[in-house]
Amino acid sequence: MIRFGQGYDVHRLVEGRPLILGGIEIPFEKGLLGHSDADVLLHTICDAILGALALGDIGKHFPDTDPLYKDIDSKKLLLDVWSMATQQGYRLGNLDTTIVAQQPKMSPYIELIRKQIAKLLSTSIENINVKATTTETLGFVGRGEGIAAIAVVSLINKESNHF
Ligand SMILES: Nc1ccn([C@@H]2O[C@H](COP(=O)(O)O)[C@@H](O)[C@H]2O)c(=O)n1
Ligand SMILES: C[C@@]1(CO)OP(=O)(O)OP(=O)(O)OC[C@H]1O
Repeated sequence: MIRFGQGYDVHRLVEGRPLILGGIEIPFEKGLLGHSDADVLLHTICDAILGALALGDIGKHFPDTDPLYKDIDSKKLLLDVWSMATQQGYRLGNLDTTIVAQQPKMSPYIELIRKQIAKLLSTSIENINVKATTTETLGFVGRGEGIAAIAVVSLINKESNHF
């Protein structure tokens, strides 16, 4: 059996925080605000996987009112979510993501981020795609107020002999 999930998340850009995207610290004058390390890309991947499993969303599993998750490294959240998938007998088909950011320029970091995500999901880098786009200066992203991320994932049940 194959299942699909999608995720979308947004975090506000503020001064005095590191910018962490896909588990990688990106040099920039601002960082994302959140209860956790605010890694918007890993959050949207968590949501896509939870979506494919019909298990709700990241806030349901890791509430932003719980001090346990204060400043947590989102790599830990993704590892937890991924274990929910593997425990149900799923492996990754493919993951496609988009970072929506006016700045910084993401292209120098894309391969590093792909590698990091592949490692977290115990899969080959060929199964992971990371894209970036601006909004041509339009809207909250264009004004540099925040960064959004989108993800689509396919999960394949290990019992399936179709793939
Ligand atoms: N934060 C970003 C945004 C975009 N890119 C790269 O630039 C290309 C063109 O972006 P447009 O928004 O003008 O379509 C895009 O395809 C990315 O390769 C980037 O590196 N970082
Ligand atoms: C990750 C969690 C938990 O620390 O907090 P945030 O970093 O605020 O992120 P968000 O995407 O708003 O929601 C999920 C949360 O519950």
